[in-house]
Amino acid sequence: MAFLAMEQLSFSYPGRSPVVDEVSWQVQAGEVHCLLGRSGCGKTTLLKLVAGLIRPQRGHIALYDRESGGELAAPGPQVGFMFQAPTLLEWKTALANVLLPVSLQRKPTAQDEQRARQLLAQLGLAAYAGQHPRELSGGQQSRVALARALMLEPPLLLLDEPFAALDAITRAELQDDLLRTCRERGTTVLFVTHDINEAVYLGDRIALMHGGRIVNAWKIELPEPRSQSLRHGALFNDYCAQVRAAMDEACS
Ligand SMILES: Nc1ncnc2c1ncn2[C@@H]1O[C@H](COP(=O)(O)OP(=O)(O)OP(=O)(O)O)[C@@H](O)[C@H]1O
Repeated sequence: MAFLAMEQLSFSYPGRSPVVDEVSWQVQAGEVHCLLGRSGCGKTTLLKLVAGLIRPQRGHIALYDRESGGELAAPGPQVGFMFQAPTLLEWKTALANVLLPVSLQRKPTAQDEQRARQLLAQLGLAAYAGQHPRELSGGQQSRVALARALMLEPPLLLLDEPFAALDAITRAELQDDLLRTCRERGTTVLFVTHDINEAVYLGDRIALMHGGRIVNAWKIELPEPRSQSLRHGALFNDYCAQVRAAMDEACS
């Protein structure tokens, strides 16, 4: 059974034609799926539907809880988010920002703080727990936002172009951090991007969106664990070329 299943999902903003049009897609537990497509094709809207932030006019989304084996209707601690801008609270330290999902529910315990520090350490920020966002670089802020998204150990992480604003080297480092951290925890990831290389590097599967529909899909079989040197290999570049050709064809 799929961990996340979308069936015939459709969504229109008022008075407009559908921006998500009959999308069916399944994600298995522990996989990273990339939703790839050009600007305006409906990727963010699809992610918002999965997050439960908006409701589809037609279709159905099911998220299966591995422990209970049940279907989850509304978003909650089982779904973590990270958007393009890190959106940290300026007046709180990095540690307090990571603890935010807990503090919104209750007073954090010493155990929560230990876990937040552990996440910061895993992402190379052990020495920055007491710093405020303005004292951190863009890449460091993104790492804090990633740690915050992982704080409640969500089985599903939804990421909307989270690294788009970063330089190429920092972005590559964060891609590796993300893969390592999610593999360690068995987190399932739905990752929106318009960058073909990023989708091929991160994805176990890629879905290509165009005009609100999934028009093509690939299973990416690259050696694991993925490492940056793969980018120079023929297999990686073949996948990128295939995806680019499909994107060009979809737009022609
Ligand atoms: N709140 C809204 N009200 C009306 N139309 C919207 C709204 N949000 C998005 N749209 C429209 O829906 C379409 C899909 O937008 P969406 O943000 O899902 O695309 P996207 O693929 O994520 O684009 P990008 O890569 O630029 O973020 C676009 O044409 C956009 O103008």
